[in-house]
Amino acid sequence: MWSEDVEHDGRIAKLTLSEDGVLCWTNSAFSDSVILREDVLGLSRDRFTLTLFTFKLGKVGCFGSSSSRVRKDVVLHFRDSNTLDSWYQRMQAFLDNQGRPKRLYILINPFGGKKLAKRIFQQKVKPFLSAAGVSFTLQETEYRNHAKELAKSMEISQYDGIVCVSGDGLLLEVLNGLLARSDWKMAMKMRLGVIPAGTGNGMAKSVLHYGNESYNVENATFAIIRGNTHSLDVATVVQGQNVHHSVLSLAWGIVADVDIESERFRGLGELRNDIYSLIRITRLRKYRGTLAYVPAPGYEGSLDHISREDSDLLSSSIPDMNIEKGQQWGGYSGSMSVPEKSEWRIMNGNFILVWLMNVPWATQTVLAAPKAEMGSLTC
Ligand SMILES: Nc1ncnc2c1ncn2[C@@H]1O[C@H](COP(=O)(O)OP(=O)(O)OP(=O)(O)O)[C@@H](O)[C@H]1O
Repeated sequence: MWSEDVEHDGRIAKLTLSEDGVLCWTNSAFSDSVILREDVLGLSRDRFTLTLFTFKLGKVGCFGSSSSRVRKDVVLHFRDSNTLDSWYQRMQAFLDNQGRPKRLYILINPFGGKKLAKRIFQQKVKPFLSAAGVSFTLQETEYRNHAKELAKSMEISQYDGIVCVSGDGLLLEVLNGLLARSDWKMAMKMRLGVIPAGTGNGMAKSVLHYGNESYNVENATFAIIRGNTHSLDVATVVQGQNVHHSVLSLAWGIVADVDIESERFRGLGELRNDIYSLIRITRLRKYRGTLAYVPAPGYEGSLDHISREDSDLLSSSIPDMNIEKGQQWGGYSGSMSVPEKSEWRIMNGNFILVWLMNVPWATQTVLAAPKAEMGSLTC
């Protein structure tokens, strides 16, 4: 435990730092503390002064009725610069050892959602990155698939992560760009982050949900700064010669229709999905198709209750998926391995929707798969 007398808010306080990074400043009138790993964006110092840029949970609202993170600077004055030096270095070394990213490649989609991504970055994200001492290369996307091209050709060794200030669409372009590279095995390890600035922000919502944080731009930025990570499964769709990868969701039927056909209402933001969903529900379409799947362990009977009016539920041996073994696209071609003893089920019939989810939240308001865990695919 380190201990020192400092001045805080014009009063002398006892400053202590524990081995696990809890910093307290106390005197007879007040006591406060931060957990460096959890609550601190970064530090700065001048001759005798150390400033902590904190973003800590606190009580807000009428009578402190709810809690939310609050941005605050804590200023501590030391009696000499050598003492300050050693405190600063110790705390900075602690933060540096947390696996926090130092250099980010940031993509901004000026077209996503209500077209506010640039403003969100300048007003909310950039000040946090500056406080955390994170350097970045900024790139605005200029057209559809630009992010995919950039991710495919960028020098990945120069960055600790790629961050999209966008909706989910841009993030998936980056994923597909990385997996199309010849060095996809290395590229797949690149950390990806997303700051919600689109119409559908299911990944940001899901990541914050797992971190027990409320959904907002500041918390998403702080999660990136802290270097919080979750591993994700990659789902692969093969259509003829085309291959698409996803880490969020795959939809066929009404959800895909709403997504694509509501594009002309983009100016309405998320409301475009709600309005167009109502239109599609009142004019319901059915699609004829076949779905082959292997139930996850523990879920063998989960679709047995489905009405047989429209579909036949059959058990079967492994279906012929028309995938040429070893077919190559230059990058990652998906996991084609099928567990040998799997019991395949096949559904033939009229479908309104098939929706595969890797994460619980399909958008920031639609909890499509409450039981989905990060890194597992749920239908
Ligand atoms: N400058 C641009 N002009 C037009 N389209 C762009 C531009 N930059 C990126 N895009 C495209 O915008 C699409 C949507 O991006 P994003 O996910 O960020 O926003 P969104 O509003 O949530 O959209 P969606 O609901 O379609 O995913 C991306 O798939 C990308 O191809």
